[in-house]
Amino acid sequence: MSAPVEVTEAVLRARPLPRHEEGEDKDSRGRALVIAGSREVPGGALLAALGTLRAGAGKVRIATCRSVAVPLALAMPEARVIGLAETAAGGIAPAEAAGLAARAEEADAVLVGPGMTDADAAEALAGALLARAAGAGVPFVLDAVALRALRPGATPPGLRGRLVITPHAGEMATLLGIPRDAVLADRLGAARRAAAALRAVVVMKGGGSFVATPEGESFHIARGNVGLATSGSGDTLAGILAGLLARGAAPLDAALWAVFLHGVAGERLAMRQGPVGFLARDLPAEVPGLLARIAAGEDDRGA
Ligand SMILES: NC(=O)C1=CN([C@@H]2O[C@H](COP(=O)(O)OP(=O)(O)OC[C@H]3O[C@@H](n4cnc5c(N)ncnc54)[C@H](OP(=O)(O)O)[C@@H]3O)[C@@H](O)[C@H]2O)[C@@H](O)CC1
Ligand SMILES: Nc1ncnc2c1ncn2[C@@H]1O[C@H](COP(=O)(O)OP(=O)(O)O)[C@@H](O)[C@H]1O
Repeated sequence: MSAPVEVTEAVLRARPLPRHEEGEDKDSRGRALVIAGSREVPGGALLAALGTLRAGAGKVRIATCRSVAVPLALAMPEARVIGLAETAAGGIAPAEAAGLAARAEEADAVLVGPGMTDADAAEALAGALLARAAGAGVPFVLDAVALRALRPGATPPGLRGRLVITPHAGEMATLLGIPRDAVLADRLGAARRAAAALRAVVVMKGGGSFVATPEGESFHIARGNVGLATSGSGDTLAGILAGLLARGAAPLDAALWAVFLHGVAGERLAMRQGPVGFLARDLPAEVPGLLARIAAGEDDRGA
């Protein structure tokens, strides 16, 4: 099999993101629905939602469990926050799937998973949501425990070409039913297998990320640093990705841009604050400037 394409600024510029004209309103910039958070980790929803808006989406709705909805709404005044029934363990109740499917149809991109700690509830909710909303024509990003709703060979046909997943090595091991060490020994191979088996664009995260498609394409993004290995960092990546999808980027383009932007954001924070110790919440604010600079062809290293 051929080597993956190394993603550079030039590769990204050959895959331009949708442009937004001065006269456009926030709806035409894209509406993201972020289904995320839990009583223990409400911040996962916040970090992901910040990612969507910093990637340029016009609106974000956060759907989360009721007990954290008000504090989340106050923490993120730019978001509309919907409080949902919750399980005893503090996750979103799976019975909310039908209502969320209707919300998904009103969105331009849906993200499910960040900060969801009740894994069984998240699996049931995401499974029921995908079954109901797969035909809606909306792209989905599945992250963290929501990935448990996927089974190799069983992706709903309506989701094909619209599904992006963002597993770390542990999540990939669960998806493929192999040991985590086997994933770590061949992360590109795991990404390719998952892409083919799930008919999804796969972002295999870690030190240097791989992106693989069901059509057999593969990419390597060498940007980023160990400072990105911190709680919540993956939530911001998933949010940036969903924001680019909401703006109308194709799933593969959104994945490549999001991973690259996230990596370079980490490099810039490392340069200013130190190699480790910057916070996931600082990453999204780096994105607007980087987007403009990369699109304009300016060198993004430094500053
Ligand atoms: N968890 C968080 O603090 C935050 C999570 N966030 C988001 O939530 C989602 C799930 O993230 P994750 O880190 O729980 O999942 P993963 O990487 O698969 O590791 C699971 C393993 O790690 C352990 N473990 C977890 N946390 C630990 C801790 N603080 N201190 C010590 N151990 C800890 C855990 O042990 P357990 O709690 O089950 O005993 C299990 O063994 C994801 O979207 C993430 O970005 C963020 O929004 C912000 C803060
Ligand atoms: N050593 C590293 N170099 C570059 N990027 C890294 C490194 N370690 C982790 N990352 C990136 O940081 C993010 C961590 O995401 P994840 O493991 O899901 O964390 P969390 O679930 O806590 O948010 C991923 O985008 C991953 O690719």
